[in-house]
Amino acid sequence: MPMQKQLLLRHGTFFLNQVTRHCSICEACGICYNGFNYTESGRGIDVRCASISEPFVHQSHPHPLFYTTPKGVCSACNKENNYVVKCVEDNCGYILDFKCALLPYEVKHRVDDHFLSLCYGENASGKYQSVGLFLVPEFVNVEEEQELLAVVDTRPWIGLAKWRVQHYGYEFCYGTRNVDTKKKLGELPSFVSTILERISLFPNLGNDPASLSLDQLTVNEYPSGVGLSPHIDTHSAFEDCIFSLSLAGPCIMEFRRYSVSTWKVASTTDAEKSSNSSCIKKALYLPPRSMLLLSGEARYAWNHYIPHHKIDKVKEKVIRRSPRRVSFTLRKVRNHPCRCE
Ligand SMILES: O=C(O)CCC(=O)C(=O)O
Ligand SMILES: [Fe+2]
Repeated sequence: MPMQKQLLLRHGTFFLNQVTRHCSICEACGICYNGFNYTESGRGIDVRCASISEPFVHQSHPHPLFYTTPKGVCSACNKENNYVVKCVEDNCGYILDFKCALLPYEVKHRVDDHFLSLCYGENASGKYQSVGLFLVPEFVNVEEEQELLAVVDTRPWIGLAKWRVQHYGYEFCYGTRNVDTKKKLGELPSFVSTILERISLFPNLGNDPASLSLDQLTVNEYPSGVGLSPHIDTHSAFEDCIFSLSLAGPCIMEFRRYSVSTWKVASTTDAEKSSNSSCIKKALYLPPRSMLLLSGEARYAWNHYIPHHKIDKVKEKVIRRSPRRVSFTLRKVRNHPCRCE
């Protein structure tokens, strides 16, 4: 690696440095790195972002991309970023932020035996999307995750039998699995404003994103080994789209489709569910900082479940839960009768 470098990002000479901190945030891509960086006036760029040169060729786009006027909304993740490469062809408008531009074309993950390929265009319609299930990795960055955890830790937690919760907007009653629409606690707190803004840019939302107006937030804190029984969020309580942001630790979320009446499953007891062995099960790994969207069939016809395990086994691979997982579940309270009742 050269000791000095001119980068696209701005004029000036960048110098190669060894990073002593365990985790530094790259100014260009917002991702945590360690090892080496290039700095200019004290601002650090990781060596991968420093390697971007023009013309930048990416397999997802037929034209070369250039670093032009900073700032733009990335065509891949829909987030606004200061550091982007753009297509300069007339009327094209294709933009990649540095984070998406540098995603590897192929990765190996411990929960799957096969390589996972980066897909785009028509190839990107994954097997879960057809049932209304979407997972967006790195929906928040490490800094934002730490800030969100710090702020909820300054707020009062409500202790339940095995885990702790906070409710905003409306209180969720665990006895009835419902909310009292006449008892609004207030608006959603400002610490979720950025999350709500990003949700409104969420790709693949069937609904008009502006009409989502999410108004209920449940913050769950699960210690290691604690999960959630299989359930379907009450149809009559919440609208179609349910978002869940995972923070601090990962979990495996299992989805179960029982062969008994799926549209009434909300009232099915756990005993009835476990006595009914005929269900299809699918496991999904939720990494920290990822956002899950349950909608349509995934929200109404499949139970979601977090097994009460300290260790999850996926295809013979062992994944240890962290001491704590915090989730932010965002929903819209239903103010009119549910169509399925
Ligand atoms: O913790 C999660 O991600 C899911 C929470 C959930 O399913 C619920 O509160 O109904
Ligand atoms: Fe749920």
